[in-house]
Amino acid sequence: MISTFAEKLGVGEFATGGLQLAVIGGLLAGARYFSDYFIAFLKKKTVVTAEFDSRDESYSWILNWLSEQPYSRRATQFSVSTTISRQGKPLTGEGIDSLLPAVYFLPAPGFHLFTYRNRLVWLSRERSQAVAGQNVNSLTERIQISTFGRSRHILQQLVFEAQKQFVERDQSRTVVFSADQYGAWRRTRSRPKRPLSSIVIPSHVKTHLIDDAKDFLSSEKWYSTRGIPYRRGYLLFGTPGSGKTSFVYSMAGELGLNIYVVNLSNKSLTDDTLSELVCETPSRCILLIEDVDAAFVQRTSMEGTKNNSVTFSGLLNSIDGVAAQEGRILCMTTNHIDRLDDALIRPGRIDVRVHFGNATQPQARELFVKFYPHMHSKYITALAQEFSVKVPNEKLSMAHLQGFLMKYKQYPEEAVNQVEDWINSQNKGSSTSTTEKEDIELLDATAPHAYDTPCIGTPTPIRSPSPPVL
Ligand SMILES: Nc1ncnc2c1ncn2[C@@H]1O[C@H](COP(=O)(O)OP(=O)(O)OP(=O)(O)O)[C@@H](O)[C@H]1O
Repeated sequence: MISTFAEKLGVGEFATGGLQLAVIGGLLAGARYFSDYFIAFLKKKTVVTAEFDSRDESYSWILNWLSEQPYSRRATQFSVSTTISRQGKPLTGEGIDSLLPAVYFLPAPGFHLFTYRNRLVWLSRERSQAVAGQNVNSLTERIQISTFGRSRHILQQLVFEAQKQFVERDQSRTVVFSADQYGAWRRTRSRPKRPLSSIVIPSHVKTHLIDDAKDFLSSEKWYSTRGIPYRRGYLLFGTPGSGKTSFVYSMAGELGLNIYVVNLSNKSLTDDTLSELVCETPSRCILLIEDVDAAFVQRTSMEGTKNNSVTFSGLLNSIDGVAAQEGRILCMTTNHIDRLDDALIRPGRIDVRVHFGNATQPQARELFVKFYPHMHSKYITALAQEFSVKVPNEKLSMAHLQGFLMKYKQYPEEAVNQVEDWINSQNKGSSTSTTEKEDIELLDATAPHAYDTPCIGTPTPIRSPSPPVL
């Protein structure tokens, strides 16, 4: 037919061959296009698929759900994970095995076939390909779950089931999110709620802070009728290892809130991404900015430092700009309140300041008691008293004391007997070794009055006008 047509056109033999090839090629390409189209059409009409991306929280639900499926325990190609963000049900051992980290079994990347509610379901798990020099932690993953049918009901059921399982599991935990390199929140870990009683600070400070936060959470209307931005800020400042971060985690547990951590030295963070992140936090949560002094020394310019690309004004806009989320609690921690710019901690941004210092003798006593809850209380109280008088007041951090007591988990008497030697060894060797050098800095860093602020528990204005200090 093509030759007849070519003859009619009066073209030569060579051109006729070319024309034939072109037509055949075109037909083949068309057939391929239509078969692809037809397969896609057929798939659309007969298969339903749900897709989960590792950048979204639903990815954690689905991994958790998968790890609970009988198939995950049978699959011959499976991946093993110990991290909480890729969580699932741990296969716990007994005795000493129970001290090992939890292990989660999940279907490995690839294709898997199993049943869900008597329906055949297939799953494909894919990892993005790493490009040279790319951080492996930045690789994304995608899971697709499909089944035959036209109704998505069954997959929706699966998603809701996964979500419910996950949320139920989270109820006894504090979930921590941090910003990923795409400028989105990513669940990084969840840990059992830390009881407030495990934080050794004067109880009136704890009660005051928790009551203050609870009052805030229940006062949305009060704020809106007065046109006051519905936000509350706490600044926890003081010596390293004094319990600032631990307190924030306990507070989150007590209030049933999740924590969104911003690391200002994260190089991929810009003013815009920070602002978007803060906007995207849920209305009830704790936004935690740790070591805020490390990012900004006293404001000399509005530029970002060499270490990050967030500017000081960018930070201020993010935490209380128009777009900033209402209802959130901001917690900032610092070891150097004197390095912070007044603007950052002015009332309205920070409403309450809490000073944390090195261990006082009453704190050392309480910490000791908490270490041996299973032992006879009168006996332990007497030992605790003996222990605390041997500990120099406000010289050692609570973290330091905790580290010492860890060595005597089962032996309170030994702890009492050894504590003086331990303290002497800390002081003696301090001029020689590196670890001990840290001790010097620690001992020198006691100064609870260095910021014109008294010990924890006594409200005093630091700057005027200023939020209360606890
Ligand atoms: N007041 C405290 N009560 C109970 N545990 C404490 C206290 N202070 C510190 N610890 C213990 O010491 C460790 C370090 O505490 P944490 O990280 O909360 O201190 P921090 O003040 O935030 O330190 P940094 O300023 O270095 O970040 C934790 O394991 C915590 O349990």
